[in-house]
Amino acid sequence: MDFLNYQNGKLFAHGHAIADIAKQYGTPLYVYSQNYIETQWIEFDNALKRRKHLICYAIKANSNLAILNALVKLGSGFDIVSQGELERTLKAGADPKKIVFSGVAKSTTEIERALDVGIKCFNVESEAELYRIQDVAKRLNKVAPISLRINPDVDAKTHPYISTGLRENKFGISHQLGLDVYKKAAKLSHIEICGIDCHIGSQLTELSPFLDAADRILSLVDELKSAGITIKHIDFGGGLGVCYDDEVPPKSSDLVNALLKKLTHYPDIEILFEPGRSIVANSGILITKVEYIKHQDDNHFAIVDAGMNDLIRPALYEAWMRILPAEQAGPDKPSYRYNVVGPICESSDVLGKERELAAQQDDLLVVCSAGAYGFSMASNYNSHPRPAEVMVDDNTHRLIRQRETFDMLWQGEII
Ligand SMILES: Cc1ncc(COP(=O)(O)O)c(C=O)c1O
Ligand SMILES: N[C@@H](CCCC[NH3+])C(=O)O
Repeated sequence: MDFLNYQNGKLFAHGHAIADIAKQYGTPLYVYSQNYIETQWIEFDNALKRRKHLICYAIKANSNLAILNALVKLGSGFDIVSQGELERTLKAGADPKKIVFSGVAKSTTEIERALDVGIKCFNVESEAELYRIQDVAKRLNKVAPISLRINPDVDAKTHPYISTGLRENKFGISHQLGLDVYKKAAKLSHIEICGIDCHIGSQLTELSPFLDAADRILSLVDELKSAGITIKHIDFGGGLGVCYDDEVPPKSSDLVNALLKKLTHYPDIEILFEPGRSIVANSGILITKVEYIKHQDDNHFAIVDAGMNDLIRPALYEAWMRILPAEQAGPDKPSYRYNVVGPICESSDVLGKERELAAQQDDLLVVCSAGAYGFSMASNYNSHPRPAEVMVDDNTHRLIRQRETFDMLWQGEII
């Protein structure tokens, strides 16, 4: 994470001391680098500049309005999976014509709203969904632009919970059925076939699964052409991995170049991607304060104020995320292999296991690579308000979402 560095033992983000940022905004606290996010997006976009293309940032990774608005200004499109994400993206200033709508369970209301604002495309995940979109479009006297999300049955070689392109996963339409469903779609009065789509999983660190999926998609594009069905865009989804520890994932330009080689015979087809994690993961950190230190038998706990409610990835996937002290300890401070645990009443509430740290009560720790699937997966479990979010750059740091107040938690009614 280039924007983080130690100076005289103290950790800085874009030149601002972590301790000062934490003091100003409180902890737990998410901090993002705007420069990092923009650089990642621009690199992805530049790699595609020889082709007609659209980068549709997958907002599920991080849907903070300031981040979305920064991407709107760069010309980004967006991949959404709910009406909430649609409204949020529009609020951030997105052009509806640059929005693609994925997700297996689109409701009638969601389809109505998406048709109403005029999105670029529905990524249809089942035959039943296709018929629902046709019905809603007919009722509203609109034509719905669609692509089918094809499940290519390839092993993404990632954690099973975040693999989506295998036959047994709930996502997409199996590639064997693809041609048949496209033919049915072509006969529907209020459906316009625009594209084809796939997304095989997240945190992919090898190119080969992307290329295998592309082969399956392109062979279907050829079959469709023979059947008289023209595809205007191919959406390769998201999924590009990032470095959390020592992974060396391909760069976005490596991925794009490898795929473009396969696309030389399809010069007029627009190329879409839906990256989430690779744009934001390494833009973000979670700052947390050590509330207590507890040594018991051979177990050493650094009990911090952020938990699985703020950052669920370690608990949900046993994801490893680097944890750094905001201030490096001198040689006189004892260090232990700490389990860094949160306040939540669950034994899985762990941010990091067996981390060598010289932590003491009231110290600040920083969980790295927390920009993706951090705040966006945060909850109010145990009635903790969700943390504030701050954007930093070289000159300044700004609050981009305030810490939730307790009032925001009391949404039920006493009857
Ligand atoms: C349909 C779809 N597109 C894009 C993404 C973004 O994936 P990633 O954050 O791995 O780039 C996801 C999440 O895995 C997804 O389900
Ligand atoms: N939430 C997951 C990734 C899932 C991507 C959404 N399809 C993670 O944190 O790694």
